[in-house]
Amino acid sequence: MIRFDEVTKLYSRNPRPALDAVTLEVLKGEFVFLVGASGSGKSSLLRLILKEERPTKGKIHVLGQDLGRISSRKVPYFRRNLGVVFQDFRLLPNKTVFDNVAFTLQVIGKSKGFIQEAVPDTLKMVGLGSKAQRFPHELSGGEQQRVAIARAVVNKPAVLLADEPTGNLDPTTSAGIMTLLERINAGGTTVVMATHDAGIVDQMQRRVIELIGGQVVRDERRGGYLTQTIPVQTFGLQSDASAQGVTR
Ligand SMILES: Nc1ncnc2c1ncn2[C@@H]1O[C@H](COP(=O)(O)OP(=O)(O)OP(=O)(O)O)[C@@H](O)[C@H]1O
Repeated sequence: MIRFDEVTKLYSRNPRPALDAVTLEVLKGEFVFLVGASGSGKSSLLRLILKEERPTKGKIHVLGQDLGRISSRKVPYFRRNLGVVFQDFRLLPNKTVFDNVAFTLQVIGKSKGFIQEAVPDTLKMVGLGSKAQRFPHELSGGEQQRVAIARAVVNKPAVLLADEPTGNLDPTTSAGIMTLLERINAGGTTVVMATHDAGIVDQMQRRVIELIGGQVVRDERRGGYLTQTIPVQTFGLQSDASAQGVTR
């Protein structure tokens, strides 16, 4: 589904790479947490998958396509296979719940008939069947995130990318969002989620990829938020992490 080969990302005016020779592979149907301190490169990694940024070095394949070979003209078509959810929901404030979800489908030219069926089905799936005519400001944060998730998955993407989707939500609401993401994953969608939420990562025990300073320092099949091999008091210091022999 997703492959990074020795990917380095340098931004202009930032001397340190945001990602530094990252190699990883995410398989179809996996649920992957991306963890790491603020600035460790999680969002950059997601933006590279979306082809919102280009790698400075290295190669990225997503859904069997070499991103370096997709022309700018074809990028919108490529992105139809990817759903994205953000911490701040990013809903259109002047559109109803229904229209927020329908909008993406209209943009890509889906028929009215398709939209009239797919949108209510997806809203029901995220638990908002009865709130289709509300506006975003008439919803709680958790409900707004459910709308954003409905919008991201209504076209049945192969991959769902989530950048701190529970960052603005309380623990109970976050748990509901995670149940929903798990359900979407169980339906076959590959999920990659960047998060700072230790409780969620510890509880779900899924694959965990940890970044420190743009480098992958841990890739565990079933892991928690903190690596078991680094004592907590040295966690986050790259030199100490290397000295402790962190699993790569
Ligand atoms: N557009 C940009 N231009 C210059 N530097 C950038 C840009 N975007 C990110 N960076 C830098 O790249 C590094 C990685 O940032 P990134 O946003 O990927 O980290 P992150 O792990 O997602 O952080 P957070 O958890 O705070 O969202 C940081 O040093 C950041 O300052």
